[in-house]
Amino acid sequence: MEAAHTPHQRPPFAVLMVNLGTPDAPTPDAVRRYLAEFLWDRRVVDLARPLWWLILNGIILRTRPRRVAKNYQEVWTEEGSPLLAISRQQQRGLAASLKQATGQDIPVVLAMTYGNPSMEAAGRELRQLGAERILVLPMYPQFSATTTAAAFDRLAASLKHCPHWPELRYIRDYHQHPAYIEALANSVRQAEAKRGAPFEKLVMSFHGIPQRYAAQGDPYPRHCQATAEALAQALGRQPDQWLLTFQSRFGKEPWLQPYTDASMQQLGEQQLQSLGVICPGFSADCLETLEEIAGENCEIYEQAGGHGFHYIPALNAAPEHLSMLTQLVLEQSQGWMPPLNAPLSVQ
Ligand SMILES: C=CC1=C(C)c2cc3[nH]c(cc4nc(cc5[nH]c(cc1n2)c(C)c5CCC(=O)O)C(CCC(=O)O)=C4C)c(C)c3C=C
Ligand SMILES: [Fe+2]
Ligand SMILES: [Fe+2]
Repeated sequence: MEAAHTPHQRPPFAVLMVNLGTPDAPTPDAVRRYLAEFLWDRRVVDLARPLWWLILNGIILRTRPRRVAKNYQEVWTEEGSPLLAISRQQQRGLAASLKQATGQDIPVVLAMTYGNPSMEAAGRELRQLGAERILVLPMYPQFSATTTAAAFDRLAASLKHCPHWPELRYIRDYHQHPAYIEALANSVRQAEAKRGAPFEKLVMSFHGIPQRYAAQGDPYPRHCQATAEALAQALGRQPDQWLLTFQSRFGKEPWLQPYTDASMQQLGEQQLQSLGVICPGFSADCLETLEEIAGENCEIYEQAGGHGFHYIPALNAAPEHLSMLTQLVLEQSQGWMPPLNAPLSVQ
């Protein structure tokens, strides 16, 4: 049988969907391997190497994997880590949606910045598919050097010894894309419709980064603020009806504030009757949303006296998310689609 894309059926372009990465198993060994790769990236932790090597190998990788593996066990599914399982659904869903929108087979290949599927494996897949033009789609709506640029670094590293570079385009961010804001707004509206009433307060919790990185010029906090304001506006929420917070703090230096966990404590003490929590920066549910927000932060809120905590899932593989991603891909691949009935052929 012929491969899906023989050289004579070279696709007009391919999409390389990239997300962060996740351990291969919810075990201390697998978590240690994952954290060792992730936390050694200078984009993520920029401390001087000798000092960081000692802290990472002497303390963090000896203690954290056991604790974090337990957290992963709480959210692990039959299909594996939620982040990988959902990314696979998004990959298949986007390919199907692009086929429907264009009538063409536009391959969507998945890679993780850390762990598996690796950038090298994705590169081999793209070569086999004969993809000469690649649209890189980091699944981070807000740009940060710690995530989006790290994905680009990893892609460039994987191409270091490649003699035949593809043409590359890179989606830097989509934090204000109208279809993204509308998809988020609809997910809040749906959650409220199910409840039968609007949430008294809406928390928009984004993954944090060290304040120092923002001071050095990372535009991430500005992007989060712009997303949050656009979402609040789409929902018609007044400033006292929503709150932007930052979660997943790591290490001792100050990160972006207000912190999600401290805010949950304060909101719980106010004895709210209902609280919606959405994490607009996570395109797929993962450890940081399912365990940290829907688990830990819900507990903080309830123990402080709050009621009616409701976690609003990430956009995941919802049809509205797939159609938003399709729109984004078509906008960013302008000029790459051949006229109808004229598939590219190999010279
Ligand atoms: C150490 C510094 C970290 C920075 C900076 C950081 C930025 C950052 N991360 C995400 C998205 C995700 N992070 C996830 C897990 C995770 N993040 C860090 C650390 C930093 N992140 C760690 C150590 C971990 C692993 C878990 C733990 O040990 O606590 C995940 C989930 C992965 C999964 O397997 O489910 C995502 C997604 C963003 C968007 C971001 C900056 C904008
Ligand atoms: Fe993170
Ligand atoms: Fe966390």
